[in-house]
Amino acid sequence: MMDKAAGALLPALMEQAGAGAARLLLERGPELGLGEQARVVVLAGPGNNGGDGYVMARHLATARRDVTVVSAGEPRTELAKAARQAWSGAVIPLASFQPDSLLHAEGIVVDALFGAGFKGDLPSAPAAFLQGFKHRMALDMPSGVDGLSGDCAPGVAPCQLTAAFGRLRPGQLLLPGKAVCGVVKAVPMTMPPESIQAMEDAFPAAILRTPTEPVPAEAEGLLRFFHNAPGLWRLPLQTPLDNKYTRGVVSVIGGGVMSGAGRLSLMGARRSGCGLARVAVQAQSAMIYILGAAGAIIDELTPSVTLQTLLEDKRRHTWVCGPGLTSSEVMASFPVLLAAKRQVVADAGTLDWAAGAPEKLRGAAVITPHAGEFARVFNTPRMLGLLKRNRPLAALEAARLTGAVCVLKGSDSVVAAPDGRVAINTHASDGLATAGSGDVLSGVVGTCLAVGMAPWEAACAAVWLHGQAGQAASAREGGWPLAEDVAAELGRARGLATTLQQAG
Ligand SMILES: NC(=O)C1=CN([C@@H]2O[C@H](COP(=O)(O)OP(=O)(O)OC[C@H]3O[C@@H](n4cnc5c(N)ncnc54)[C@H](OP(=O)(O)O)[C@@H]3O)[C@@H](O)[C@H]2O)[C@@H](O)CC1
Ligand SMILES: Nc1ncnc2c1ncn2[C@@H]1O[C@H](COP(=O)(O)OP(=O)(O)O)[C@@H](O)[C@H]1O
Ligand SMILES: [K+]
Repeated sequence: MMDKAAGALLPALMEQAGAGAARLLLERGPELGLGEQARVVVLAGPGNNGGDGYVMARHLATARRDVTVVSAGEPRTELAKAARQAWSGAVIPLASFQPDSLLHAEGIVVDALFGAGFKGDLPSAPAAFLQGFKHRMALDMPSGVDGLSGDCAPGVAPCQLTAAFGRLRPGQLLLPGKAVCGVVKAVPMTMPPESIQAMEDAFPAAILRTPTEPVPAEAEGLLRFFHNAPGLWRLPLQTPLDNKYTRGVVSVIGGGVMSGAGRLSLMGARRSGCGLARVAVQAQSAMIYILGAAGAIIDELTPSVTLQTLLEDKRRHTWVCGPGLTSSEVMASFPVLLAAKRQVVADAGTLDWAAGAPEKLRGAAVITPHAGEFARVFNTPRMLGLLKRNRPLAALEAARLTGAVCVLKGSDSVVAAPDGRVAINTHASDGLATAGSGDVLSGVVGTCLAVGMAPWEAACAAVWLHGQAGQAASAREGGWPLAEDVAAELGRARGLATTLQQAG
């Protein structure tokens, strides 16, 4: 698939890949404890990943390093054969190579066994060979790791260093793949725009575009995956013309039984810079909200002041519906909001209300399930399989099924749009794993929507702000922040984002 896809460009690309990987090892090797004299053993597979290995060996030999190539299988592609031909050193078949314990301890093995073309299970002999070394570097991906999802076949040998080719791959950012890649460095690959499609075709894993990297116009739309960061989206700056309405009105449906979630959502909206936050709640349950936050407006629902009444105010176009709501509270509000064509963030209770029936969510602007909520809503065997093995595609499928942007939350959150764009967010903190931080996030999504950002950009920005606030709160609270502490950091997070997005 490689040769067909990238055509004549490939020899140049493979040359750049191998040369770049060699340079990376020479630069970064010492800091990974790989002495100058450490022997390098390249384990070359049968495909073009192996081809990269032969090119890398040639460049290492030119740099006078002690390099040996062990072959796990004769090259099968024209490109790899040519790379093998150009390697003037010895090639030792895996079956007859006996590494000694010193080599295992002092040397480094370069994993050029499989890259983007891996599928199925790792053959045990080469996998064991890789595992025998203390130091390991991967070309493109550690063998056995799916470049798109980060899913790992049994027996993957974790590496300290991975050379990415041109751009990062989703599988290098997503767990478990991220955990076995070690330090990932993209070696520069200059390629004319038309070969980006070739890269896209040749690598089953999509190609990540760093938000600030200019991409040739011809490549727009080809690059589906993005690494979430300011610059991929732009939060509006403050202007002298601002007023509380231009900064966006966020309305939350407040729960009568569980009021804390709604209040955290309000806090998230207000702290992330919305102009006005309001909560609609049954009058008999309003007191806790009234006492909660002086700056939020409490709309008490009574037989004469219904949700419909509140919706006569057209300025209230963005709503958060779900945190702390029971199914009956969802039933009484979510369909009403959709019927009134409002922009709705569907979270928590609304997701549970749609368990097994994703079509009930159609009409929402953004849905924000964590893995448990996702499994309850999208509970077909296929979707459950994707959730386990391929979270980018799971989120993408959920977005297509509901027509809403899907934020699949986790330690690395995935933000997928119905049009196929997927952002991977690694800017977060383990400290966020505390009850209520998802409620805070729903309010931040509300703020970004209310100020006029398109749904996918709004969700990406909100997830980044939430992650930044999580990092800051975690630092301040010794690693153990409350959801309230996370909310308290959102203003500073927004300030940082608007600074960074300028630099983008
Ligand atoms: N795209 C570009 O522009 C660039 C791409 N570059 C490089 O190309 C790499 C992709 O090359 P690739 O497609 O040849 O795949 P690769 O991973 O080498 O292996 C495929 C071979 O392995 C075999 N095989 C697979 N699974 C197996 C298993 N479980 N057990 C046993 N065998 C298994 C498979 O056999 P088959 O499935 O065909 O029967 C096939 O023979 C990419 O990772 C990057 O390093 C760079 O040069 C930079 C520019
Ligand atoms: N280990 C982690 N690292 C980074 N972020 C995390 C981690 N665990 C959870 N999160 C984030 O914290 C939030 C948790 O949301 P959720 O589970 O809905 O909490 P709750 O429902 O209690 O409000 C999500 O945004 C998720 O991405
Ligand atoms: K590899």
